[in-house]
Amino acid sequence: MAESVHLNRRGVLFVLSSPSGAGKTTISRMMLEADKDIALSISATTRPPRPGEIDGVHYHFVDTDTFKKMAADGEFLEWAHVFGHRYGTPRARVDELLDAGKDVLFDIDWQGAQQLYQEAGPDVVRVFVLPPTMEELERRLRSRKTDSDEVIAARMERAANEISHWDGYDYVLINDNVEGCFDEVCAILRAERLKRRRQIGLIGFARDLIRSVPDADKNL
Ligand SMILES: Nc1ncnc2c1ncn2[C@@H]1O[C@H](COP(=O)(O)OP(=O)(O)OP(=O)(O)O)[C@@H](O)[C@H]1O
Ligand SMILES: Nc1nc2c(ncn2[C@@H]2O[C@H](COP(=O)(O)O)[C@@H](O)[C@H]2O)c(=O)[nH]1
Repeated sequence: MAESVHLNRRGVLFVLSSPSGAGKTTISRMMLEADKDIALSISATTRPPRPGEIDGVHYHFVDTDTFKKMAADGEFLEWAHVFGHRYGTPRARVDELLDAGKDVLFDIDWQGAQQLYQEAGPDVVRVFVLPPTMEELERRLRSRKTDSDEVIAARMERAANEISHWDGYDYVLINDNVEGCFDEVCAILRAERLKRRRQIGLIGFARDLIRSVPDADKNL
């Protein structure tokens, strides 16, 4: 049997965005459960924790002064105001994960996706998740039972604006059926990992293959 070949590759910065409630957190959690080669970028936020959210696992919950200091010290890869709170991606964890050979998953809004793309260019893969209808979006926000009527109304009010940025993404999916949408996200990640430009080890591998052919130079 031929020896298996492990090729080094550049890590994928995999962004999921959507209007609030479309299901990106649900899909992110499924990905993290299913694939040990991708890890979550844990954002810092000034929003208060929801029931069940754990500091350092789902978010780093910080006060506004701490957030401002982190931003002033250049600790964020990107940050934005969303729904009246500040949210940002700490740079250190992303660097650590990439150094450890992991891909990184980002659950961030369109402003963050744009800033990340400006920083990291084609290493970033941007996926936008749409709800099947606006009625279903509201139903999902309500069914989550984590937000007040006021917060839900604010998120619905902002949803059209968030969706209007759909064309700034590489892939756009409709989360009608969660398993189907998860399969599509996994297919995108698999294909992106295989892209030639990420397969750093391929350069030497292809060169060695050519060199292993006697008198290969004559036929090039
Ligand atoms: N395909 C689906 N069909 C029905 N319900 C779904 C589907 N996908 C997700 N949900 C449910 O919708 C609710 C909102 O999902 P989720 O919290 O993942 O959204 P989100 O996009 O991450 O929102 P936010 O931006 O506010 O964090 C959850 O209760 C989740 O279980
Ligand atoms: N630009 C960024 N957006 C972020 C970040 N972390 C989360 N988010 C987005 O905020 C909204 C609201 O999130 P919620 O947890 O309060 O429902 C959602 O669109 C997230 O994707 C971040 O670091 N930067």
